[in-house]
Amino acid sequence: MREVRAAFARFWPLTRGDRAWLVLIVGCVVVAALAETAAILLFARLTDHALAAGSLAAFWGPAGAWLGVAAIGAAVGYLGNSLAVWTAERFVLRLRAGVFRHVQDLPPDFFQRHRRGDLVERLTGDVEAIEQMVVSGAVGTVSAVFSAVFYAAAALWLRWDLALVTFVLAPLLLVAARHFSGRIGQAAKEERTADGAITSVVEESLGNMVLTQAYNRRYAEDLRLDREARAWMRASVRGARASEMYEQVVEVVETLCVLVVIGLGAWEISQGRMSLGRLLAFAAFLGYLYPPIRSLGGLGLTLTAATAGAERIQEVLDTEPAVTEPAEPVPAWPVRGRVHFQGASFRYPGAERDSLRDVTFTAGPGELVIVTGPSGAGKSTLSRLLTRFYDPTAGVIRLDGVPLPDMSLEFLRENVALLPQETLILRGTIRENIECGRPGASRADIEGAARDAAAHDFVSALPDGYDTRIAPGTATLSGGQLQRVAIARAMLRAAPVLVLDEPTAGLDSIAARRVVRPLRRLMAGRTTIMITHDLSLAPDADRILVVDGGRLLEAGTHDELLARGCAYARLAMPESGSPVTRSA
Ligand SMILES: Nc1ncnc2c1ncn2[C@@H]1O[C@H](COP(=O)(O)OP(=O)(O)OP(=O)(O)O)[C@@H](O)[C@H]1O
Repeated sequence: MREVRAAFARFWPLTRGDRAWLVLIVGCVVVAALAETAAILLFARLTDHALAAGSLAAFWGPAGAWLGVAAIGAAVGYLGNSLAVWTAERFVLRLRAGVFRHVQDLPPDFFQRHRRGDLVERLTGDVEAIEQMVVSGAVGTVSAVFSAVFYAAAALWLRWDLALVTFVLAPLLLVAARHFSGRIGQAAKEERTADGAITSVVEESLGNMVLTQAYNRRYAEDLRLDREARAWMRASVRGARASEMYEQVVEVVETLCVLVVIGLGAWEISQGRMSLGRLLAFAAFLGYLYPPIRSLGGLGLTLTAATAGAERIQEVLDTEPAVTEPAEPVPAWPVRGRVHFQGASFRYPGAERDSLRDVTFTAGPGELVIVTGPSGAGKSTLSRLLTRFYDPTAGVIRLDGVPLPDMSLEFLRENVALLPQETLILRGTIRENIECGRPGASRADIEGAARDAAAHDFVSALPDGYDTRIAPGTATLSGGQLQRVAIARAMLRAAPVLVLDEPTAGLDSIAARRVVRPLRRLMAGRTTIMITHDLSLAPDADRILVVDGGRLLEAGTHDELLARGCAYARLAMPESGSPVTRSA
């Protein structure tokens, strides 16, 4: 129960803004319970005065009142339930948006540590589980408590002694609920986890269909899904069994109570101390009293199950973003594009060694700096620091002399455009894909950027032109064409600093050659930090940095470094011995 309270305290603040509605819902619940109580009392009157006395005249009064009370109860019940659903869904909307916003601020290593399918499940199924706990849970508890109090008061009013006898048995229901909640909670936790694992396996498998088919991995994939699905099935069956057992125990306890009442009632009637109408009304109150008590017990179980989802969401919310916004960001200025790394070191969270160590270099406005080195040297890490996915663990990085953490993230990313290794494509039209470089850009600007990126011709040749729909993994365009769409997007962004991470990786030599010219146009007049193994542009670079093992081994121009004959010369001169020459 401690977990339930903790989770409730964590998410209850999200109901702010809807609390007045919650009060109104509770009001409706109370009126509906009162109407139900009045209806049962009217039923007792009807039985004693109209049925037992055989008088039709005595029928109309209570019957009319009963109908009126039932109509009020129905109207208020409808209003309360509709409002409850509306409030609950608003809560889900707000919570999902909040978690999603938080996830979007998390660093790349978070997404490497968590399987995508599991995160999807947290943002969908688990969010709904919290709703059950906070809104439905709160409304359900209040409703059950009020109903139980009214019916109990009415039962006491009818026959306090009989009522007390039956109340003695009621706590048995709560004991049973307590007994089963642990089992159901554990099963729910396993079920939520298995749900996440199933979504992950399906998602990974669909994304990897070529590998599955080409390497005959269907059986292995089937096994993977089967393993997770069986874990889910076991947890699900265990949870359902515990719930069912709880239901049946409750049935037996209730039957016991009803039999005790009928037995005592029969004795009372035989002694002439009770009318049949009163006994029936009394039994009816019991019939009404037990469901709220039962649902209070059941609510405990639902809440325990919902806590499993809540804990998974809390885990996401408790993950801190790797970088924070400055409290008072430096006001925006026209960026010239001077980038300065000063003694920058970085270690990934949880890693055992630094991925970058004491890196110092400068890229002046309009300069091209090429960063090269073997795989795993720390080159992409450098681009992640410059675009502030992470802050260096030591040292400082400046843009025009201003430390990156002193400016707003939005300003930094407006001025430092990243063209990452993988071509990032949004689901939408080609025009939308280019436009996201500068939202609101005119048609002419978008097409101008596409022209500069050598994309206009092939886009125009498509039947739907710029309105052709593409998506991640699209087959409509080739890798090189997609890369040129990405270059057009970066062109449109017109940021003074460009970070290109392996812009020609994954392209064959012809496609790679095709993107070089647009890349040159993109780089013109901008500070460009290009991370690459492909040294064809190296002779044009103002500086080349050779990184290995996280350290900056060498820095200089192509000619200087070749003349030095060390690491760069080995990278630049293939076995044939012919060095890379200045490209046309
Ligand atoms: N999220 C992470 N957690 C821990 N270590 C990481 C993480 N990401 C990268 N690394 C490690 O940091 C080092 C540098 O990685 P980085 O991606 O910067 O290399 P790279 O030079 O860009 O390699 P490549 O040319 O293959 O892309 C590598 O040893 C890598 O294993």
